[in-house]
Amino acid sequence: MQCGPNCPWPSPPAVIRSDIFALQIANLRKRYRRLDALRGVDFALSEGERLAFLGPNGAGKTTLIRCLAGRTRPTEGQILVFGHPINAPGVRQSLGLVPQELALYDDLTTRENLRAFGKFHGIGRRELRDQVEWALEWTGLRDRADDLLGGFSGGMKRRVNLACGVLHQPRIILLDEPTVGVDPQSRQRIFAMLDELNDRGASILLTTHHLDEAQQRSDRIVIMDQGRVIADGTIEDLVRQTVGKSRMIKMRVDRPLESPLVFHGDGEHVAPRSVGVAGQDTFETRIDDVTVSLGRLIQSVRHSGYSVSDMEVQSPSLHHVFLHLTGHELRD
Ligand SMILES: Nc1ncnc2c1ncn2[C@@H]1O[C@H](COP(=O)(O)OP(=O)(O)OP(=O)(O)O)[C@@H](O)[C@H]1O
Repeated sequence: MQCGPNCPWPSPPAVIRSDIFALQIANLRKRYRRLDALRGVDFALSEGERLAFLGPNGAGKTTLIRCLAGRTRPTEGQILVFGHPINAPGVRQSLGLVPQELALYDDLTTRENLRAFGKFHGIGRRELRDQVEWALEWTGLRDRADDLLGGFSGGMKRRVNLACGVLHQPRIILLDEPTVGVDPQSRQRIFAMLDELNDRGASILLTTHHLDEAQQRSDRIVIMDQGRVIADGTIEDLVRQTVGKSRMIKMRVDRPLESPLVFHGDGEHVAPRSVGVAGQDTFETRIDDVTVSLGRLIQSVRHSGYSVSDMEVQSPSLHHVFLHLTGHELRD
């Protein structure tokens, strides 16, 4: 899936400047009748950055993308694209939208769909021919170029949908749940396609429900809840700001507990707590500071007359951060 020597996309900038903002959003608000879908959203996307937006259903992610793509008008706020107001002439051309719902024609072939979307983007005839050829390579669908889309799998349609949104070579790509409803193999393929555009300098903003996808496929994560940004940073930043040094410990002892253990170790101001269940030889518990409290937990086990047979310290993940911030699972 390499773009190849005849790739019509511009060469990547020699140096991607993380101090140049592709997008700057300030105090973005959107009100639908009596509902505030966005309540003052602020963030910036640097040039060449991959930013993932996470949030429970109804957090405002789609509304945000729609505001950026000009599909809905914000009630208030400012959007700058490479320093220019989004409504200035020609500025929107820098943005490519890949919507969540598939916006394709089932009764047209892959090539015809690509041509139709290229025309919507105002691409000239000669350039469009090159772009369509590129898109067929990029999506890996050259051998299906003349087949009707109606017979395609969900993953194949997603790839065509993606190509239709970026045929005009936008410098910023907005994707609303680009992998919704596709199998893991297709997800990999879609991310490989996005990596290729990112390598050529495109800045990427996507929304996702997949915590692993956000963690592995983005440089930075923004968590939204109820129309607001509630966290923004790299995964390391978010862990530090939320769960910090606390860790989940899974422990197995040499025989079933006669009664729960009393654990004294979680800091001077915290009352002792009981850990584990009578009759079971394994338990899980969260400790505040692994560097201090893990030793104390092991001591508590020994003082109660047991010995540790096995132990696992779970690294904090985006899942722990998300639970800490929102108090619920992503799919709630
Ligand atoms: N056109 C609309 N008219 C009225 N309310 C709307 C409209 N679009 C969205 N909303 C409401 O705005 C809020 C935010 O919705 P939005 O679709 O942006 O959330 P989301 O984070 O994308 O959710 P999901 O993960 O389910 O896609 C929700 O309460 C939704 O019901």
